[in-house]
Amino acid sequence: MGMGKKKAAAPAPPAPPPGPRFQNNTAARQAAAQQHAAPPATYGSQAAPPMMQPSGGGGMGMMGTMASSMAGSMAGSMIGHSLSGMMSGGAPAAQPAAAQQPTPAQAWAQSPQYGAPPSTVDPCMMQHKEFMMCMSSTGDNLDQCRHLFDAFKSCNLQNGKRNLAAHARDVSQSPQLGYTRIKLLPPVAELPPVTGYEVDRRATGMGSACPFAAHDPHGTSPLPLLFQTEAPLFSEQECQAIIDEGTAHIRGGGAGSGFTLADTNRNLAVASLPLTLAWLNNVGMPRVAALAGKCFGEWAIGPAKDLLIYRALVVQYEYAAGLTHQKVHRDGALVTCVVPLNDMSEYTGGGTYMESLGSAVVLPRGHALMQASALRHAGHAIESGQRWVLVLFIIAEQMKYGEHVRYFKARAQRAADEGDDETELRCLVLARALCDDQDHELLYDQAVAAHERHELPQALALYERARALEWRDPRVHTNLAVVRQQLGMAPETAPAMVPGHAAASSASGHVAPTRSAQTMRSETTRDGAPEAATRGLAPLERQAALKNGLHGESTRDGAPDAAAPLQCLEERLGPTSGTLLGTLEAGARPRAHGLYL
Ligand SMILES: O=C(O)CCC(=O)C(=O)O
Ligand SMILES: [Fe+2]
Repeated sequence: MGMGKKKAAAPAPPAPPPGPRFQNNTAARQAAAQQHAAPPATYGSQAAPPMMQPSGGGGMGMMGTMASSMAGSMAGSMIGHSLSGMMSGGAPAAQPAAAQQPTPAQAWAQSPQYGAPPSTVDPCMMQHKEFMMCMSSTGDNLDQCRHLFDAFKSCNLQNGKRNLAAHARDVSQSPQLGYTRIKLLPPVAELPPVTGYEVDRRATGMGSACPFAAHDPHGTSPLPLLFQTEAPLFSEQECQAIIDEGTAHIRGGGAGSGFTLADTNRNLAVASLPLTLAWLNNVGMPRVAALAGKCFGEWAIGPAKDLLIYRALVVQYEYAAGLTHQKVHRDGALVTCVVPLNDMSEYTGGGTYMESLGSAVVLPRGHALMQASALRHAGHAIESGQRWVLVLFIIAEQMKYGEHVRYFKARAQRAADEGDDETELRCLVLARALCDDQDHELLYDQAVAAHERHELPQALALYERARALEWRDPRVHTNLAVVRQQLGMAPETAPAMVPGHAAASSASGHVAPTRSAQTMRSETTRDGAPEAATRGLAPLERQAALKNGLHGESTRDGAPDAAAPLQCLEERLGPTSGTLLGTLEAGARPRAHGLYL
């Protein structure tokens, strides 16, 4: 269930436009459910990045030109400094490579990767342009141009500061909701052993701003972003007590959590379960925080003792009630911990589907799955019975640089809900800049907004770029087909071949043993056939790696992606594109779980 005002549904157009309409449309809901269950299409080669519109004499193209002049180069370096300063937020950036390498914001400001960006790319463009012109015309006389530089700087600052304020609000809300600070961490020796998975870092969509890559922000190697314990973190009794309180709460007609994605499962806020809350504060969270520290390390998530619960949920899936899953999403936190509360024998299917693995991780009761919240994942559909999980959305007291991306995104989503297109665009563009344009959801959101305004060529270019970044998101394919139809283009019978995260990582080449069927299940296609290629990377013996402070070399699980069969769009989405477009609605913007409460 999304919070915040929803945009009014658009009047029915001749061809379905995109927009946040899944919630109100049964056919579209079914499509969404199928999309969740459907595997990603696998494509083979690279699509050309979209040509961005020229900026009409301003924007970064102009910045590039001017920065190469004597006047511009001085102004350019001041601007880079201004942008990176505004985003650091006083938090220790601790990114050694950043000294030689440009920050993401600088890189964006200085070298547009996809040709001249649209005039909308720089939300502070006017201020920037005026400053550059002043510097150029005064022979770099900063005194004369200082007021313009200050205006430019404060435009950027305002944007970054609001994220810091939002983070400070999240930190202060945590105790208001009843989550207390950690008093004492258990010794690491008391924690269960942990297995880690190395995941293609692009799956975070955070680019070089990814806090989990702070030691190597511009590297390309996979990162250990996903962990599972090999023994229970919580006992059977602890798990059962949570289920019992949750069951009583549901029977008593207790309200749900108010969280997003609650229409396909039951979400209860732990804050509304007093016994669970007290246990979590005193016992559960200290254990989880110590585990997070062991998995990710202080350098990535800060001191374990300073981790906070942003929100905590008890989630129930009940097959008989049609509450079977959560669709693919990112969580609105830094790290997420999911603990299955009931026995695996009580349901079939289920588990946490990790898009970057192409599989669901199904863990025994009380075991913990710890992941970077930015990894796209889902509550994999159960096929019978009930599944209960405890979900903790965890933030660090000190906001990490990369967190600007999700705060901008949250602001963009709120603005979209309120119909404030200008703010939405500004925040999306800033988020795109900060993550080196690596988050396909941002491009998709921007494309949907353009699509809604009937700016079809721009929407097409943005969808194509989104697809080039992440071909596994069916909404992008759907909307791309819609916009192509609206532009009078032929359906893509031989779809553009695009690279995927895993396809690129297949170059690393090692083939690893397959995970046991008990703990890893493959995502299935609509008709139930197992997915052709599993893109999981094999688990590492994280304990040893953590002890040595090393991230071991990754191995791969399953067949190389290059060998996966090519699936065309029609194969994925239906037999004829004509029928398809008549029945499928374009998808809503993705919503991070935990952003709207
Ligand atoms: O059910 C699961 O394993 C995942 C739950 C989840 O992703 C969430 O609640 O945000
Ligand atoms: Fe989630």
